Amino acid sequence: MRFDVITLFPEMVKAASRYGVTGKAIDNGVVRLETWNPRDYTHDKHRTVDDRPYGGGPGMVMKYQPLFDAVSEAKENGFGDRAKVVYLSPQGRPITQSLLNESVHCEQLILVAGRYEGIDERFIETVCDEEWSLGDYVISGGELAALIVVDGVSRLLPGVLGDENSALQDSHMDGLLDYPHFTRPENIEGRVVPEVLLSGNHADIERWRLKQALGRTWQRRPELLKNKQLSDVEYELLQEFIVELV
Ligand SMILES: NC(=O)c1ccc(N[C@@H]2CC[C@@H](O)C2)nc1
Repeated sequence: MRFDVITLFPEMVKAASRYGVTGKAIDNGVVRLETWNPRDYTHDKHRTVDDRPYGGGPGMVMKYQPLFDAVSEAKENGFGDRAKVVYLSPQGRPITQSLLNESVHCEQLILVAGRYEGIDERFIETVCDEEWSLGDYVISGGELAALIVVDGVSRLLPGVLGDENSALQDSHMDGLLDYPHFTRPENIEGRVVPEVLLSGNHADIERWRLKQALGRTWQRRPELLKNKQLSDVEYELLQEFIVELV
């Protein structure tokens, strides 16, 4: 899988991608990451990538042509029109696990990271296939959103995470919050590890983890359970969790 980030700060993107699973995925060739700087596609003396907004108002807007030429180069250097062009902005589709899961099938994701007040709307309309958002908040540039997509998708690719921490959540866990994790020592100032996790009984451990995931989701993000059909077993486990609360 190939990611191309269109950004005025390529070093920021490259540096952040050198670590952890993303860095490993790039090193072993499972992921390819390229950056393209719109400033390299300007033709004026001052290498202008932005201009004042029509209609007035604060700040600057990124110009169409440098962005267009940077995306064109990324396509030419990659998979052409098979690439999907995504603009990162608060106006986009929420980036959820299911969006990341869908994206593992893309051959090439071209991620457009804007700066300033934004980019010319005609670029979004004519060049971008989709618009994605981290959530309902504004940050100073799209680069961190692009890096989240790179990380979140890369970790799903085969061979990126070893089996010991596979991203392939078993079907139960999809759409649920994670269960609690513990490691040595067993006792930290009197707070001990749940007995079941020391039992070596994998069926009991799996049952306990699913119960915790269901219970925590119910407690902290009940709306997530609306999209999830609970099986009889899951429903029973959730009841058990709730009863144990009181
Ligand atoms: N919620 C998000 O995913 C998000 C994405 C981008 C962003 N800021 C950039 C700077 C200018 C414009 O391109 C958008 N803020 C928030």
